[in-house]
Amino acid sequence: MVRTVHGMPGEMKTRRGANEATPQAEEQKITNWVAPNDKSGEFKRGQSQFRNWIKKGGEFPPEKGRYHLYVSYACPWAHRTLIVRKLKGLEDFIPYTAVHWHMGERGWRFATPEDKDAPGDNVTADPVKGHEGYTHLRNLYFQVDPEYKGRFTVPTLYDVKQGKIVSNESSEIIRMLYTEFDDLIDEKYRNVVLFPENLQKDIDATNEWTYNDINNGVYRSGFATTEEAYSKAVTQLFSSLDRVEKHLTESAGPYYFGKNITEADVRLFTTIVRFDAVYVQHFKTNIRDIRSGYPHIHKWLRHLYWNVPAFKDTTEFTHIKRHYTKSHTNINPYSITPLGPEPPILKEDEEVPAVKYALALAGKK
Ligand SMILES: N[C@@H](CCC(=O)N[C@@H](CS)C(=O)NCC(=O)O)C(=O)O
Repeated sequence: MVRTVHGMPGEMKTRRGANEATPQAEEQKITNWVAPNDKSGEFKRGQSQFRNWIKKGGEFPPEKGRYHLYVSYACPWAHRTLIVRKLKGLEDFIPYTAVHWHMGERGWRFATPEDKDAPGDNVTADPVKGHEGYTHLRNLYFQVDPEYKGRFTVPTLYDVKQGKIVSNESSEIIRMLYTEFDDLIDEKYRNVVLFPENLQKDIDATNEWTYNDINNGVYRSGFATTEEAYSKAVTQLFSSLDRVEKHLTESAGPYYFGKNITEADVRLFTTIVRFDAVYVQHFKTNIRDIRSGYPHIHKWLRHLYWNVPAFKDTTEFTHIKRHYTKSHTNINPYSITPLGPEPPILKEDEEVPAVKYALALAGKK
């Protein structure tokens, strides 16, 4: 469903107090990833509610400093926007705030000066003027729409000037960032084309199954509440990982579609970089891991991480590991964060011992 956004800062008298939780029945808790009465046991991701576009001459024109991005370093969807922001040189144009990694019953919260366990840039209170006292991301959603009934998700792109949410759909936010600021940025960044015309069809086709089976597939595996829903999701996930492995084996590389980074790299990376570190154990996606089971995906992942700062500099493993393992208490009731795998990502010239041994046997190293 697409809805129009209304609500100016002047109208921000929310019906609910800033910190008050929405009255929720037990079965509507936001941390119930599958409704307790849903017999299918399948996780069904909801539609993002704010779907406006930044456009020259439109309601949301491109302008330096006008938009604020709210992200979580833990979140793969938000991670897409941080990578693209950096690849397109938009750091001085779109400031951002990262929430604390813990997501509780009231959703994402802003870090406080007492929080010493959340490293990384911009993990702070909401710095936007007029947002003093906002403790949670939900405060922003209710400021924009006191009757808001959707989820309070990251990423959220917010128009500071009008006090409106532009979009909370990452796939659309990244596409706005590709082109809509091109008149404002340096030529060097204008020439970064993440959705080139000759590859648009291929990228869109890849997105479709990558989103469903891999990006969302890890969640469908991990949040499933029946064996059947879990097995279905995990089987689909691994057959699509096999498909990626085959594609990367046959392609020239080093990127998904050859010599240049495209949207396909961004969208796949944010799931794959979390795979061994969290999903294998937390979401039970353990038919194989990347480092020992998918040599070409592993090579592609490490190339991006170690050679392209937009990928490494936006990856915060502390947030990633702690968020999932300490927020999803229905999956991990004691909130213990597993120590491994260590390191969360291997160096480019490192391999797990079994791979090293195999390479030595083959006389390759
Ligand atoms: N389709 C959205 C999904 C965003 C999303 O679900 N983000 C998660 C974090 S990874 C979130 O904020 N969840 C909070 C909630 O569902 O209550 C997008 O791609 O932007």
